[in-house]
Amino acid sequence: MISVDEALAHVFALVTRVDSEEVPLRNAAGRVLAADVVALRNQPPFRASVMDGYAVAGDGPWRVVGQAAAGHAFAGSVADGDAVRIFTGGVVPEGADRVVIQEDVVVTGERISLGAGPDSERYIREIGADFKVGDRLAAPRRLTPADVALAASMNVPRVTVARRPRLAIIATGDELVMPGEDPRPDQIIASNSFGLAAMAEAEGAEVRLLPVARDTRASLTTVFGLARDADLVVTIGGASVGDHDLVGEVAADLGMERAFYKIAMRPGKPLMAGRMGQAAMVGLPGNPVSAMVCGHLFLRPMLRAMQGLPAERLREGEAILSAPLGPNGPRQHYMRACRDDDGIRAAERQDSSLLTVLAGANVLIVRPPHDPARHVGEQVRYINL
Ligand SMILES: Nc1nc2c(c(=O)[nH]1)N[C@H]1C(S)=C(S)[C@@H](COP(=O)(O)OP(=O)(O)OC[C@H]3O[C@@H](n4cnc5c(N)ncnc54)[C@H](O)[C@@H]3O)O[C@H]1N2
Ligand code: MOO
Repeated sequence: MISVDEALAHVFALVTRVDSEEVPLRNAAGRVLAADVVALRNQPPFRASVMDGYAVAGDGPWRVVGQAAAGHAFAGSVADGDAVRIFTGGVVPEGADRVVIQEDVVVTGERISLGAGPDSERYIREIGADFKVGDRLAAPRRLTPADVALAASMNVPRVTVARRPRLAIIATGDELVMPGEDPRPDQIIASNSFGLAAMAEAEGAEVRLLPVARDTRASLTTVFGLARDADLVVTIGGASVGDHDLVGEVAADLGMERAFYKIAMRPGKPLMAGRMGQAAMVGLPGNPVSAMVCGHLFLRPMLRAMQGLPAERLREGEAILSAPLGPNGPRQHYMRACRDDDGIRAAERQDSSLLTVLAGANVLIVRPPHDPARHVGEQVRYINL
């Protein structure tokens, strides 16, 4: 069995970067930028007033010679002793050296003077204070709402992003029916495909849930055939050593070049990965928590790398235990746990079938192989879910 880090290196080697496409800004959030966004203008493009008040030249008192509201610049410049009534976002006229807020001003007809205790701020945003022509929002990065606002402000209506990686998900097993169907007493509901699809979509993938493959070579072969246009094919279940665990064999018959099978991790031991034609293939174990944990550890980083983000594992944090942990065995253990102000505490039940426990967890504690028992107050590493 290989380590999690070795397995990650293998899956990154299987990844091919997807090409790029242009999308309107409205559809850009969450996508990975593939070409720098370059500012087409300065922001602000003029000296802008920060406040409502008067743009003044020289020392007061001043004579009000005009008005500058946002979008309605005052035509002309001002000389010493002049003031222009100005509003937030208005263009500060040439010649004005500051804006006096209206709360500090005493108005007498067309004349204004400073009241008691005026504040000394200038209240002018200089040209390009936010960004200048040619400034860049550099690729690659996953576009946040703030990034989208910035690109809009740069007057860039379309951006170049990585195409969404196409992910085909194949659930396998005679016991599976879809949510909402009427299961026989010996059947269960296919849950993993839904969880993994949601996870992959949050990473920017375009996901297809293929029909459930039955535990026969013919059915698996047919469903693999439906995955031909995918960049990444993910199977769920049938990865272990039982008589009905056919995924590895059928994939091999279809030309899958296996990179590895079995990892020293828990849950998720019977994971496999390889290359199938143009696509990377990952065979996830069927236990729901195993499939989801492997999704976090391998599929999410793979999807990121496919879109041009750095090939790296999920970030780990460190936190203090608020409940003790027993010694770990020979496999790296990803324990479902809750982190709060008191620290981090592993769930009591760590069976890899328990979706209630996974849904109640907000982190996975990362236990290295053979990690000794840990006391309250000791630090452990964790991954956010
Ligand atoms: N003799 C051994 N038995 C098992 C070993 C082993 O090393 N030796 N490994 C165990 C481990 S660890 C895991 S994990 C599982 C993985 O098994 P498979 O990948 O072959 O998965 P299945 O047998 O098909 O299913 C396991 C379990 O999960 C349920 N399942 C499957 N697909 C779904 C789905 N899409 N949605 C919800 N639940 C699903 C399935 O009904 C089974 O209950 O093998 C152990 N056995
Ligand atoms: O590795 Mo299995 O995924 O422990 O249940």
